[in-house]
Amino acid sequence: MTLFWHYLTSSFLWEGLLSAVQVAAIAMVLALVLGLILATMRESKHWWIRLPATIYVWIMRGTPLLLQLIYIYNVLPEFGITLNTFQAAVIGFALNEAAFSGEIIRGGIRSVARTQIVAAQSLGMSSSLTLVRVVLPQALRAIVPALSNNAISLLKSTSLAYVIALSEVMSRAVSVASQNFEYIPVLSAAGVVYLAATTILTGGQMLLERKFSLDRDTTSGPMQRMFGSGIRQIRSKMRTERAEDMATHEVKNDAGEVLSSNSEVPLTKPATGGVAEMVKTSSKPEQKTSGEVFVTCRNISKSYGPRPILRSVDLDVKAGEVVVIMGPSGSGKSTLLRLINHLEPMDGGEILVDGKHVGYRRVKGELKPVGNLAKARADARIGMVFQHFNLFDHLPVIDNVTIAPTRVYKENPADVKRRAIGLLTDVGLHRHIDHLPHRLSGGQQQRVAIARALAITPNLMLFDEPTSALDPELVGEVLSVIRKLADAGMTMIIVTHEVRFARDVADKVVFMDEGVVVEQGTPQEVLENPQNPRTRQFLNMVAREEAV
Ligand SMILES: Nc1ncnc2c1ncn2[C@@H]1O[C@H](COP(=O)(O)OP(=O)(O)OP(=O)(O)O)[C@@H](O)[C@H]1O
Repeated sequence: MTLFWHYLTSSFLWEGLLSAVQVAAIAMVLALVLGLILATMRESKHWWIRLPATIYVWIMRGTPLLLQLIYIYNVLPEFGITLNTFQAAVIGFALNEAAFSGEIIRGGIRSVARTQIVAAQSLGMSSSLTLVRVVLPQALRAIVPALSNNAISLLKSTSLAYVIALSEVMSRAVSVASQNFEYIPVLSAAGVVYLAATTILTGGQMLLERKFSLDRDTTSGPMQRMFGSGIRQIRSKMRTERAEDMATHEVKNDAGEVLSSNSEVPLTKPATGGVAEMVKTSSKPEQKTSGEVFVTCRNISKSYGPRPILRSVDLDVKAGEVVVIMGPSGSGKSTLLRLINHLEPMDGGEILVDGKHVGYRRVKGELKPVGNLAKARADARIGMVFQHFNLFDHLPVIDNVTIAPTRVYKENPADVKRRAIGLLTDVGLHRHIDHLPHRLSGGQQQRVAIARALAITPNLMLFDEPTSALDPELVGEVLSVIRKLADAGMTMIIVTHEVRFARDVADKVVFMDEGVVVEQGTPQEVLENPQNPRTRQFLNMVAREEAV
């Protein structure tokens, strides 16, 4: 025991730990950078990018680390590259660890729902912005425990660096023990030294896991988390009051009358506050009054594999018009919406929004995809709302709404925040600005999604079955927000099966079946007096379901 304490308190083991930690820390940082590159290469859709990364991972994971260290330290000098023990250890461990970390990162990226990426694309976010702001923060929840495991394992593996004469904890302990044969006390002391270092890493892992947890408290700052619920309650009240102040300020009209209430229920009054302001600044009033065509779809075709999904679809939407698309499941309604803002490429035909192609340019009479698709989407300013909301799960409500205006359009953050609070107030959610999406009801989440789409000051809004994932009692609150947008003059294409809503709000109803537009006209024409038997059959079915 005395010997154990003697070795544990002597500096030679702790000095050894210092070099082990230095090697492990630098190697881990390099490995993470290289691992991220490998992970993105392995997820590329081009085989010639995937192949080198796949071969690298295959070789580095399949050969012993000891052998790799020896090659780097002893064989590289033959090619004129001479490294000292520290450099050789850092590079050897980093190259080996990158193969493992890359696969862990790749697993994390794959664990993020594809719908999150589609939502980011619809907001005009570039691939790199989506990776950094949407995918990686969510992937980290899955990645952190596995990467921490690897970091700890890497720190302990530094003992292997004895083969290239790196003087770290274990090599020092073994060399002392081989002189005095006190193996157990010396090696036990070395074990405790490693345990101390790995305990610190485990603590770091716990902090990171808390930071990326969806159960974290986003309504409080670091001081509150430390000093408990008293401060939390005071701060929460202050924040809510501040949001209410800003919100009330936002929704006054020119005459100073308050147009918005602070209640949870969204306003049903027409064209007031943030939403009305947004429509006024985003849409083009001269177009609206002139009834000019704003969206043109001509002869659109799209197939998935051999299966045709859309066949010769024609559709015109005038500025300020509300077009409702209906039709049985699988008829291609959502696909048509995704083609309009180029979330998917089309196979044939032409779509113009405000007179421009989204993500295509005409070269010698032919439409060619543009290189920077994200910019094309951002320039088109088409807001999209999805059936399953697709909110960014890791971001509080306010950040969901502000992320695109600040990161994509580089607007002033203070102005964006004010506008976001105005919009959230108008959809009845200013009390929830600090909450994570999963704490809200489906109806509330969908209203956040509408505010998020409106925050980019869209010229056109696309709604893909915005109420079909909601319980019946929540449908009304979402429809009333959409109705308010219609009253304010927003140009909208809405895929929905809500017949009563379509009758009230739509200027035009389009009925699709098996990838073709079967019938279109005013709500009276299509819903009250359908000409096509398929439309009649579908409307009867919906009516029967509503009656049930
Ligand atoms: N990425 C894809 N790959 C292969 N097939 C797809 C893909 N996306 C959609 N489809 C198929 O295309 C068809 C049309 O899908 P779409 O979502 O446009 O229909 P929809 O009319 O919106 O139906 P629903 O009302 O059920 O959402 C469906 O049969 C669907 O399975």
